[in-house]
Amino acid sequence: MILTMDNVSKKYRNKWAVESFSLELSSGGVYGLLGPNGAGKTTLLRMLVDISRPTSGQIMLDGQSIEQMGDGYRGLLGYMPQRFGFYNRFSAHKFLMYMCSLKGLGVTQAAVRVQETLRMVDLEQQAQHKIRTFSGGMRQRLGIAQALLNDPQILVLDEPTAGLDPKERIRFRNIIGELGRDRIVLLSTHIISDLEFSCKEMILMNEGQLITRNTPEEIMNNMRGSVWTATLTEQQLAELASHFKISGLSYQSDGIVARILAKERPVPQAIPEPPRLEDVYMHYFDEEATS
Ligand SMILES: Nc1ncnc2c1ncn2[C@@H]1O[C@H](COP(=O)(O)OP(=O)(O)OP(=O)(O)O)[C@@H](O)[C@H]1O
Repeated sequence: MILTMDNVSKKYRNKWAVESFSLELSSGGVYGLLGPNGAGKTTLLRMLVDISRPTSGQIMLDGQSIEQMGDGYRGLLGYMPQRFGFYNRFSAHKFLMYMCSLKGLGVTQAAVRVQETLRMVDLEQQAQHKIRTFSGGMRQRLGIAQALLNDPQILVLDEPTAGLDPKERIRFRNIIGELGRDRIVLLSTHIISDLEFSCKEMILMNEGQLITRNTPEEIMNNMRGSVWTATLTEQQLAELASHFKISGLSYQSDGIVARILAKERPVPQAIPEPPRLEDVYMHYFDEEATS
């Protein structure tokens, strides 16, 4: 299955939220859409799940326009929006049964799928608990469960790890990794550590445009030779920071250890370092990564 965006743009009044975006996604892997706040990620995902239509350009599944496919396309989709309205007074089970009815699943089929998805996201034990008693991580997992009810071939998750603690984040990543084995999974995030797991490709976007896409290894490889650490005084740091991007700082007893992005050795004492995803984020977005 190949999902293609061909020169897709979206304009809100006089602002282009997404501009000439072309992309191809294929089954069997998790794609990480990375960009800072306001980059256009949500706008892009909403067009991919056919909630919003591009101002220009086309989205196609295996060569067929998704607009023409209509319900046939939407039936293949699972979507977890960024903000999710849960029915706090419902139990997880009742909520999922309700979502099944919205998706047009019959009662018998729904009962089976609800059990299966609760098991997949490890919420079986809490099935009868009210959603209002759930932690942020449990809610996010329930959000995935509802997106999985129709066994979608294309799973689109908008900032699914927002608000999760580190333990919940690891659990969440494992679920996503498993799901990506035989589907197209596209998840958006502005949190770099979300993409540390085996993500097939990272898609970097900013100001509505595609910056680059590649495997995390290749994206980091492309920065080889441009990342350095050096122990500096306050004054040296101020001087370097006016010329180079600094992707990390640590205050030590003998000075400040700075991670510096520079094509050539920025100071004689600088030591070359293997690139990390934080460096990639700083390089492309000129902001410190949230990890
Ligand atoms: N309905 C709308 N009307 C007008 N402008 C919008 C609308 N939705 C989004 N925008 C603008 O489009 C740009 C991209 O927004 P979008 O929500 O897609 O970015 P994002 O990368 O998902 O950011 P975040 O991580 O903060 O959600 C922003 O400048 C935003 O203000």
